Amino acid sequence: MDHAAAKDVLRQVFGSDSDDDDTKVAYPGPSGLKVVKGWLCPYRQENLLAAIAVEEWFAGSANQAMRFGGFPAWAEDLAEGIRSHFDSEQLAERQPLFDQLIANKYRPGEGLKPHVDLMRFQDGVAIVSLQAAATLSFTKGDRRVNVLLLPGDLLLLEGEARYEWMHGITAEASQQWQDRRVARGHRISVTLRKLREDVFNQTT
Ligand SMILES: O=C(O)CCC(=O)C(=O)O
Ligand SMILES: [Fe+2]
Repeated sequence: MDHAAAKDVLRQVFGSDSDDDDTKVAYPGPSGLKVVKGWLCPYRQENLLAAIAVEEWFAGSANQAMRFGGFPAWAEDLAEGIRSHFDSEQLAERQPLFDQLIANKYRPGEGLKPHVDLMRFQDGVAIVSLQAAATLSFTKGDRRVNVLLLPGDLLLLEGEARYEWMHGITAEASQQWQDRRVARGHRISVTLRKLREDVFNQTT
């Protein structure tokens, strides 16, 4: 199957509403929340999953793997590809852009407790979604914004979205998205962040 055909299949399966494979979607909730829909084509998603499999991070029952600094080559490539999607000039020029990578594995229906990412990380967080759809819920007080993430989507958090809103995933076998229910399958996400310089210096 060529890339275009694979994309068509994915679109039929997941019902992506985007005709453009590189559409940035700005949400009405938190400022600094951005999704680049279909950032990785199905072929690159497969390559990324294969690279993660080679690392054997999910051997046995492990569902999270963390890597500081010294990224494997595929992770360097991934990080560099994200750079141009950040809005702030500071992030566009930061060296390195990220020095920590976490791969999270979710079984169907598994959730993620609402949280704000730890303060030991700088602004500018990126999350790549793979394998299955999930809705990430952003909450602040009684405000709630649901963001559907499909395989290949890139989520970016800056400023308010990173510091002032919590994000999490409800534990449920399927999730309502607009007028349909989306089943939750096996999902892998890759989170890329940079430690604050002062924290980094303390630990080296
Ligand atoms: O799996 C996701 O999409 C979110 C991961 C996350 O929030 C984190 O690693 O801090
Ligand atoms: Fe997070």
